[in-house]
Amino acid sequence: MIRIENVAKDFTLHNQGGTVLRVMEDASLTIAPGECVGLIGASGAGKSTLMRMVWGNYRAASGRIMVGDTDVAQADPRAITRLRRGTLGYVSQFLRVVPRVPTLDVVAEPLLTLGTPEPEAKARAAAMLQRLNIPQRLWGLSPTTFSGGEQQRVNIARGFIHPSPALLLDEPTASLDAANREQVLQLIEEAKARGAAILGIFHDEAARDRVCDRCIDVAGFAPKAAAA
Ligand SMILES: Nc1ncnc2c1ncn2[C@@H]1O[C@H](COP(=O)(O)OP(=O)(O)OP(=O)(O)O)[C@@H](O)[C@H]1O
Repeated sequence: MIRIENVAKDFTLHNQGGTVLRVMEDASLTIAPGECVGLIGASGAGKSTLMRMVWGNYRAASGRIMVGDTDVAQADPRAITRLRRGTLGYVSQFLRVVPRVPTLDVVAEPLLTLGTPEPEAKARAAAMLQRLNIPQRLWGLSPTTFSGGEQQRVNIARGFIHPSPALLLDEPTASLDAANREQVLQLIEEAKARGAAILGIFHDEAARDRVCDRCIDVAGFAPKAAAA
């Protein structure tokens, strides 16, 4: 479902004389439907960079990143938007929302965009918010003033509301209490059971051991010259 082939990544530091920094080379990795792969490696090794390339925010210097039938490394912005709408989900660490949009609408939005009737989308959003213990009195408010953990749970609710066949998870259990962490781990297990291919970064080792089928150390994708 997700196939990364011979991907390289350079950063051009425009404010430092245009220095080109190669941070990754020959990265290859395949994630099958129903499989969860954890990215590990030291800080700065390139875990977030690889995730951002799969998501389409960072452009690969070369190689292919197939998500379903789309090569994210080559796709134009409209194709990437389409991919994100139906096929590729992303739970980032931080919630980014339009101010003044109520929480229930924030969570229902991915379904509404796909054409789900509003009553059904809102009912599913409500069920998800309930599951993640967001009190009903908060559903009509914008999540911008919520606590860090509440915002993270709104983000998770939004990320899991549509059963995307491919999913990226960036520290999905960070800053959650035990009960909510358990809900998130169950959501991940359910996504795997329905056949989602998942790529994640988990600093929570117990969570990683429970949901990941295998781990890949991105140190193996370091440029050869730098590694020598
Ligand atoms: N936008 C950017 N511009 C320039 N260099 C960048 C940029 N993003 C990442 N890098 C560099 O790429 C390398 C990999 O960074 P990345 O954030 O992917 O590491 P990481 O493994 O996710 O680290 P951490 O565990 O600390 O989050 C680092 O050397 C970093 O400085």
